[in-house]
Amino acid sequence: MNIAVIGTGYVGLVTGTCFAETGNHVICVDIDEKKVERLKQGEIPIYEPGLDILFDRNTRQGRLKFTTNLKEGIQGAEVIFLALPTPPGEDGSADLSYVMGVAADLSEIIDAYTVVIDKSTVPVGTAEKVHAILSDKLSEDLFDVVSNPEFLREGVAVDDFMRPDRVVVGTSSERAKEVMSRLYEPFVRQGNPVYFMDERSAEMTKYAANSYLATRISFMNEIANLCEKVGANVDMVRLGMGSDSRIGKRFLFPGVGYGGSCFPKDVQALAKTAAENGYDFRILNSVMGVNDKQKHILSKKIIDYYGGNLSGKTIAVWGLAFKPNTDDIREAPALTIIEELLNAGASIKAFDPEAMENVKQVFGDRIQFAEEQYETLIGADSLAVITEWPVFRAPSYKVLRELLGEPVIFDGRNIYDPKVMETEGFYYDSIGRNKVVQKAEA
Ligand SMILES: NC(=O)C1=CN([C@@H]2O[C@H](COP(=O)(O)OP(=O)(O)OC[C@H]3O[C@@H](n4cnc5c(N)ncnc54)[C@H](O)[C@@H]3O)[C@@H](O)[C@H]2O)C=CC1
Ligand SMILES: O=C(O)[C@H]1O[C@H](OP(=O)(O)OP(=O)(O)OC[C@H]2O[C@@H](n3ccc(=O)[nH]c3=O)[C@H](O)[C@@H]2O)[C@H](O)[C@@H](O)[C@@H]1O
Repeated sequence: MNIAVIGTGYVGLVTGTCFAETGNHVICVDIDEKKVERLKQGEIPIYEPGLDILFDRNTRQGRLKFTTNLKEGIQGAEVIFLALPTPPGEDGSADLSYVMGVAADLSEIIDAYTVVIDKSTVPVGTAEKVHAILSDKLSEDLFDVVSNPEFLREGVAVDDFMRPDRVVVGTSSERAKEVMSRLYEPFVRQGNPVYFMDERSAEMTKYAANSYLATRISFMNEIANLCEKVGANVDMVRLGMGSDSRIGKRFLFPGVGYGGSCFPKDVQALAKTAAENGYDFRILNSVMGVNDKQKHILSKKIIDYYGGNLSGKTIAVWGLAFKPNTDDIREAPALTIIEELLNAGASIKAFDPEAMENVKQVFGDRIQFAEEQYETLIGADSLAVITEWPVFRAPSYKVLRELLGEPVIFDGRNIYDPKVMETEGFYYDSIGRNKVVQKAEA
């Protein structure tokens, strides 16, 4: 099949590459000329594990191409994916200007039957709006609009896309349904379902899924905070709860709050949709409130430890991305935490395996960056772990003790065992577990 993907970001590039991998001919379109130039040169502008192998193979074999020219990109395409940004507008609702703008452009240039597929996360009713824009200029038999929300996670995006738990397709057109079945057939060979439904339900499914996952995280963060107060260990509570098959083990990890380009904006957008429809979605407001508070938990622990004043103190920071295995720092808790530490007078020496270039754009020379994790410890008073990259999980405690001013670790992701910390002589404060309060001999 000939496929056009409009918007070549985290979702568009993965979508385009994975469809090329299943034998389709894909043209990715983006307005960002520099990005398209890099892609044409064979350079992937984002860090996404496993994408490079597929990207190289499919560009080399001519199934994956890039352009800035929309008309050229959609020429001969049977389907057009919209993988465009839907950032929060000023009032918290999703900004649809990118999607609507491209729909208007497409209405001028589609000249044969095409399925226009919305992969961006968009509020209920958007497929109808896109349909209205297209039908302004095009006869109804030239297009169908389908809602096909994407559920991939950054960091494991290729795997999620190639083996989706499910595919959700919202369409009322039998013709589009046939095209979508053909398109996704290679991805669901193991029997994972393709759910066909109406467009509004598909759009709602995406927000419901993200908001529910965000709710689980905020719930666990509240449980963790309460565990600290009552002397319980949230790790054990998590295991005890999660083994109940009705609850499940995944997405119960407390931490420094959820970040990323989607949970924060999607929870907000769903709350806005509810409000616009006269419904007070109270849980969502709490989910957002809890998350905002949770983003300050680690910096508060650090600031309290130093009695409110961090002048003259240097904090080593491990992990900046909003989660491991990505370079994405959109809404990353690390940004909030570092800003607070700086405001309290601290100096920061940070390391992240992939996200440092992006963080430099935010903080410039207000913080120092290290080439590798142990370099952050030189001259630092204590260590804060903010993102649980695998490389941080089994450090040399000896080197940590030798390099840190004091053997003090603040762990925002509970990656170390408090018992080990005690044996190794660290002061150790984490999320939802008793503090290890002791000081090793200097
Ligand atoms: N990032 C993720 O993990 C996921 C994102 N989503 C949703 O997918 C959508 C896209 O998200 P991302 O890929 O993260 O965004 P992104 O910001 O990484 O990529 C969007 C791309 O669209 C391009 N663009 C903007 N206007 C354009 C135009 N008029 N023509 C062509 N290209 C244009 C931008 O230059 C950019 O490269 C959003 O609605 C998001 O909520 C859904 C599932 C997962
Ligand atoms: O719509 C989207 O963009 C995507 O949003 C999330 O994916 P993503 O944001 O890439 O990353 P997640 O793994 O979901 O993590 C989101 C945030 O929650 C935090 N998190 C996650 C899990 C957990 O147990 N605890 C926790 O604090 C992570 O640290 C991270 O900050 C969803 O998991 C995807 O299904 C969805 O497609």
